[in-house]
Amino acid sequence: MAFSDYQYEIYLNGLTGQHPPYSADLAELERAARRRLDPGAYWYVAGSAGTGATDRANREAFDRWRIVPRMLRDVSVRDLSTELFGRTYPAPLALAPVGVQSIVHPQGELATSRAAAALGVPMVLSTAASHTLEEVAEADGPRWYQLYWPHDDEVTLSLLERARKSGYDTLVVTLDTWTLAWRPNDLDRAYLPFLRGTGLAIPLSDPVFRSRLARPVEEDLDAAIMQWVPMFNGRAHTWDQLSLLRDNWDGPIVLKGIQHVDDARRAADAGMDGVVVSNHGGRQVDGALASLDALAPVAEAVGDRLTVLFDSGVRSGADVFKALALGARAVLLGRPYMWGLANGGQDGVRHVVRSILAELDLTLGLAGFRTPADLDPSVLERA
Ligand SMILES: Cc1cc2nc3c(=O)[nH]c(=O)nc-3n(C[C@H](O)[C@H](O)[C@H](O)COP(=O)(O)O)c2cc1C
Ligand SMILES: O=C(O)C(=O)c1ccccc1
Repeated sequence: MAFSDYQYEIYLNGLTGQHPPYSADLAELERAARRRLDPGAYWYVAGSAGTGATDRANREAFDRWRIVPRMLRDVSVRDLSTELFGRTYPAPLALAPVGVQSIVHPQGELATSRAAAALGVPMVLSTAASHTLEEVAEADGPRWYQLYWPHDDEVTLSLLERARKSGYDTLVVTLDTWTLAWRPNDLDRAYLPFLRGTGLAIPLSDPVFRSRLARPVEEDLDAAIMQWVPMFNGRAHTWDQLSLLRDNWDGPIVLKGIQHVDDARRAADAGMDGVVVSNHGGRQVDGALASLDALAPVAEAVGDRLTVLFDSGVRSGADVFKALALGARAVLLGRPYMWGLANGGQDGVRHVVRSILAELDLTLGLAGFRTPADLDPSVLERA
């Protein structure tokens, strides 16, 4: 089945009076999510750092590139399949690590993992998840694990061991959020989910972390929270510490949050396998450059040594096309699938992923290309 078939499916259902349950316009889906969610939860997801300048820059950077369609080519049958770290996936897309998903839907990461598994796209499970590594692994799809790197090596090793045992094959290490940035939307509501006990399922179920506590989690949750927060938040790691991860993780390691070519080169020198060019969806350094503007220089510098992934600001299949053209091997999708989750749990996430991949498939064909590998910067023009 082609991803573009989702378009026919929707039209054909309409002939028998079945109205689509979700909008194909993902901005409308966000508005619907906003109507359903508590303001604290909505703004936690929708919001960004500071004045929102980098969040807007992420979008404006996409708008500055335009696709140049080519005609009369043999592109009716297309192939979106993509190899990443020696494994073939159906499309150049993964679900970005998003913590605390139970703030938008009670099934949280369980719903997301089932939707991802059914489509075969990788889900990157956050360390700040509302369900454990083991629970999420019950959906038998491709699983990657995102580490918020604790400042306690034994806890770190325990998390890696649990991830490995539960079949997470790729480790994503997020570097840009070693402490939370200034986020006015959340500050004004004094809303920080993990201080309220959400997004702690992984540490609270960890035997080594639990052994650090004076009293069991069940008797003193607040003390456990206060033990965890400074363990993963507030202090940065340094390049020399990466060897701990390299020595204790057999599979691919991907550094997330890279925006400078020298950091990308350094990742390759440190024996890493990939980078995610990302500014965390504009949620960290307000005033930072658009992530898309960092992509082509990084891909040119290290594309032959590392798998270059991309996120921040992807809102459509056409955006995925542009990121691939600028050098990404695949993109991570962030907020849009949270709007799907808020509206319809597993089914809503499925809708968002299918919509983006259908549009990518159609855009690829209509622009005159058959596979993601056919794309390079020459297929775009500056607006
Ligand atoms: C509500 C929310 C929670 C997030 N939690 C995490 C996280 O736990 N770990 C992580 O590496 N990135 C996290 N991110 C960042 C995403 O992985 C991704 O980089 C970002 O959402 C991409 O930008 P976009 O939302 O504009 O697509 C989070 C983003 C959002 C919106
Ligand atoms: O909010 C975020 O962007 C994020 O990365 C995060 C960090 C800690 C807990 C939950 C989410």
